[in-house]
Amino acid sequence: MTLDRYIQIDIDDIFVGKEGVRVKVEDVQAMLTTQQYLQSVMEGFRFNLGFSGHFYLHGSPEEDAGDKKLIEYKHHFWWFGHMFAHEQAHKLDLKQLEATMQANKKFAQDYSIPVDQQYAVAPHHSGVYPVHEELYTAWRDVWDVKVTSTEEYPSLYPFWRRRGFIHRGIMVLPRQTCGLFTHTVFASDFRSGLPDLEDNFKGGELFLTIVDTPFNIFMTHMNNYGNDRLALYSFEGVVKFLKCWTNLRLLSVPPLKLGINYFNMFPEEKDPIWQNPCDYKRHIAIWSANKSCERLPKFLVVGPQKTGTTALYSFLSMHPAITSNINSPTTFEEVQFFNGNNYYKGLDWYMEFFPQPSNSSFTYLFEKSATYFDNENVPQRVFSLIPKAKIICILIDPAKRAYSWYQHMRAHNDPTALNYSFNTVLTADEQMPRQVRELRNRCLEPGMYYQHLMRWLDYFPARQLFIIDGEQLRNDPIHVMHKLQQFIHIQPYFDYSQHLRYDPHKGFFCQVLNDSRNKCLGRGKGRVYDPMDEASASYLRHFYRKQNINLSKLLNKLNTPVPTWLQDMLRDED
Ligand SMILES: Nc1ncnc2c1ncn2[C@@H]1O[C@H](COP(=O)(O)OS(=O)(=O)O)[C@@H](OP(=O)(O)O)[C@H]1O
Repeated sequence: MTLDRYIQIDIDDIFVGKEGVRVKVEDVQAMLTTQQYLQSVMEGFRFNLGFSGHFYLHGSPEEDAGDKKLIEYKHHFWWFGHMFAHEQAHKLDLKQLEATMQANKKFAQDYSIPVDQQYAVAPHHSGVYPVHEELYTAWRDVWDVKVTSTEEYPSLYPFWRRRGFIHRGIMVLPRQTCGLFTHTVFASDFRSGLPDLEDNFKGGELFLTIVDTPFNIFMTHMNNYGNDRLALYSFEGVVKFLKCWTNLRLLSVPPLKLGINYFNMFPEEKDPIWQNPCDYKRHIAIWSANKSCERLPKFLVVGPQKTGTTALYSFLSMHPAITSNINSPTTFEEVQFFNGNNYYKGLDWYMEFFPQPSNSSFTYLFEKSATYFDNENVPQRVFSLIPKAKIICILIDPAKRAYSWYQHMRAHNDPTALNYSFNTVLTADEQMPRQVRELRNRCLEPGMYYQHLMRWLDYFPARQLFIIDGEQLRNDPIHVMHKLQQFIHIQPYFDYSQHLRYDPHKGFFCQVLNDSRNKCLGRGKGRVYDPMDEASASYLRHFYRKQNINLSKLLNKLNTPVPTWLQDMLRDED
């Protein structure tokens, strides 16, 4: 691990404290003295002051002189907006947020405070994580914020697991506590007193935090700098202790540079992993009161593509207790949140696709996105957000699936599928054009069922996974829907034998509308095309051999019936 240790010290709640515990002129002088010492160790170091202009000059005459001193020395510090009246962001809508930020901005302009670090912190961290999208919008529009910090991602404890992420261009950095809070005003307020405060920096928690953490953003409050000046004592103390007992290099850079350096060191953290805000008490408390975690699916149909997922989706939607997502204008019935770029749009975006259930124990929300099954990131993302969700996938002969995808692309006038035969696509080597290789991969990869299932099982217990034989879904959907209802323990039981019947014209089961009419899936499902050529069939048999053997072993282990198509395939091999 690097010996570099970046340190940023935020002082939140500038001007906010109650009369009697605010900073005075001498405290501000002491801040500068300590800052000079810290600069001698960390070139360029400045305290980072988060102000709420509404409370300026709200103390005793001595404290008001302290406020004025801070303004007089404004060019010695970095400054950031902390909401005009110290409002919690998650309680405000966009208009209110912009209004309070504008008021704070006007205050900064009136007193010529240099707020130019593109950094901000929300009071109580609220709205940063779990994300209140309106806060991110207002920060961008009013302050052009590019970097912030929170202790809450993924959760407060354990502190060493805190990470960063980037959302909508704003770098969210992990923030550390130093043991000081708004109420730690005198040494006697710190745990059991002065000896504990000293232990904290002489080898205790504060010292160890810096030893363990390459990027430290400490939260302190204005009150910690007045009164017993605990923050000055602690930080001067810890820096001296680190200089004496370690060979760490202590560094300070402006917040924006800190963010850039952070993600250069931890690029894998850039992508957020959204969690359910209702799984953590602290997170619910700083999440919008207007939002509800009930707008999340109880089960997912994850694909893969071309296995009958649309048929299953339409059958499920017929059930009186099951409600699907609202259609997307771009991807129709599939939301495709957990894979691709939609994930970066955040949780609010996803929840908008689900109605607020009137009775959440009666309503089963679900979504099907056939692209989830084989995407590397999806199982982890789903587990993180909805760990109790049931996962449903459909398997057909992977060779048939590959061919169906190729035919799907031809039907969509994909020039590659139109210009190259199925066999040429399957056998395309690295000399072939990129588009042909990409089509080959989309034909072949989702069918590597064993490999993809194992990834789901890395996160989800087997009891949450339901594997449907796609041939059975096609030929006997009534039985499949019966089993599926048992699996998700849904009430009331819906008797599909009254609502599905075989349509000889379509060649598939369809929804019964009345005695003489059925509602079938459109022309894009159940296409008519030439049978697969023998060379491709043989290539695919060989290609999927190992995967299929492993799949049958896995299904046996999971006590899941091995589909007839797989049994036949393995018997032919013998
Ligand atoms: N009841 C019913 N009606 C119509 N089609 C049915 C049905 N049951 C299964 N199938 C098979 O579903 C195949 C399409 O699969 P998907 O819906 O998963 O395709 S997609 O990924 O959403 O494009 C589709 O593939 P093709 O035959 O290649 O068109 C069908 O074989």
